[in-house]
Formats: sequence, structure tokens, C-alpha cells
Amino acid sequence: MAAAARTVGSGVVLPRPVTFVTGNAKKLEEVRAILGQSIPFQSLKLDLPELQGEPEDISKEKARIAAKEVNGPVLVEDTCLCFNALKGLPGPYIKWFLQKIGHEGLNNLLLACEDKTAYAMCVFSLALGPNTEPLTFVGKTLGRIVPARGPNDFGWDPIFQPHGYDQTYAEMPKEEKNKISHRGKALELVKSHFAEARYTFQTDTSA
Ligand SMILES: O=P(O)(O)OP(=O)(O)OP(=O)(O)OC[C@H]1O[C@@H](n2cnc3c(O)ncnc32)[C@H](O)[C@@H]1O
Ligand SMILES: [Mg+2]
Repeated sequence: MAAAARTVGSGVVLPRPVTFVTGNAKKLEEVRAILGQSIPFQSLKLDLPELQGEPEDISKEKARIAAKEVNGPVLVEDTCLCFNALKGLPGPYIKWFLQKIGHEGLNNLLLACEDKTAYAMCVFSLALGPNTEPLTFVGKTLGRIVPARGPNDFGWDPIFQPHGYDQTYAEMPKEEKNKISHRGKALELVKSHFAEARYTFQTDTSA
């Protein structure tokens, strides 16, 4: 099957629906809930490399790697949790910080700092095929780091309290989180892009 996107008339024809590639079941759950039927996509569970660098570059490189693996159009995302007092760190390295020092350790990083503010950021990258430059879509939600509250079923949700709310992400109903979250905001941009681009999907597999 053709792996590359083709331009036909004013539209782009994709060889198949976009594959959302992630090793994280919770991310997939949220992406499913937020996108609903708005964008046709399939998913693939794959642990892509944890890269270093600026969030947009990391996300784009993830998309390039995923598009080669899938040999077709892919959507990936990379999530950061950035502490303002630490000039944006842990940022893209939050996964390792969380794994090694946990919620309490993350709070302790800010013990000596008056400024407990932070932002959650999601950078989605869409690559229409291998060797295609990915497009990025960024969503940010501002908040602050608090001692853990609420169910501990998704990453750092219990220690992030968005501005204007008295609940942490973990304490909020899922629909509420998805409405205001970094992921929800980034996916609104992805949806608008799909609405404007009007991709169509190749149905003739012999082409
Ligand atoms: O395969 P990928 O998509 O990379 O999934 P991952 O779990 O490795 O995710 P990241 O590399 O983006 O690392 C982000 C870390 O932040 C966590 N995380 C991501 N989104 C979150 C959210 O909305 N709320 C809480 N924790 C989140 C996630 O579990 C990781 O520990
Ligand atoms: Mg990862």
C-alpha cells in the first residue's frame, strides 16, 4: 500500500487513516475521548525513544521515527510538565523525574521556592508519511504544583492544580480535565487543521 500522501486537485489524499502512536494507554484514552468521531484514526502501542532537546523538536522527531515504523501517516505527542521556578524543568524529562522521585520528590524540588507555578504542555506532531516534515500543535495549561490529591491513575495528575480550579487534574471528572487540559487544547488545533485540510483517504488499495 502507498505510504505517501498525494495531492489530488486541491486536496491531500492519505493512504490510510492516521495512526496515533503511543506507549501510554492513558494518553490514548484521553485522545479517544477528546477526538470522538471528529478525526478517523487508529492506534498503535509502541514505545518511541525518549529524546532530549526542545519540546517541539522532540515531538517532531518522534513523528519522523513513528512515520518510518508505520510507513504511513502518524500522529504522536510529547508531554512536558514545566516548573516556572526551575526555568521550565523538568519539562520533557518529567517521565524520568516522576519515575525516580515521585509526587513527593517533585513537590520537594520546589520546597525552597516561593513560586509553585507550573504549566502542562502537550506538543502533537502530525507526519503525513515517512520523509514528510511534521506539523506541530501545542496546548498549554497553567497551574501550580501541590501535594498529591486524588486518584493516582495517570502520571502527575494528582500534583497539578490548574489555575482557577480548586481540584487537581486527578480530582476532576475526566470530561472536565479534557475540556481545559494541555492535551484538549492541542487537540482542538489538530481538529481545526483537519477541518481546514479536508484530507481524504485512499480506498483503492491497488493504487
Ligand atoms: O509513548 P509516549 O506517547 O511517549 O508516552 P509516555 O508515557 O512516554 O509520555 P511522554 O514521553 O510524553 O512523557 C510524559 C510523562 O508525563 C506523563 N503524562 C503525560 N500526560 C499526562 C497527563 O495528562 N497527566 C498526567 N501525567 C501525564 C506520562 O505518564 C509520562 O510519565
Ligand atoms: Mg515517551
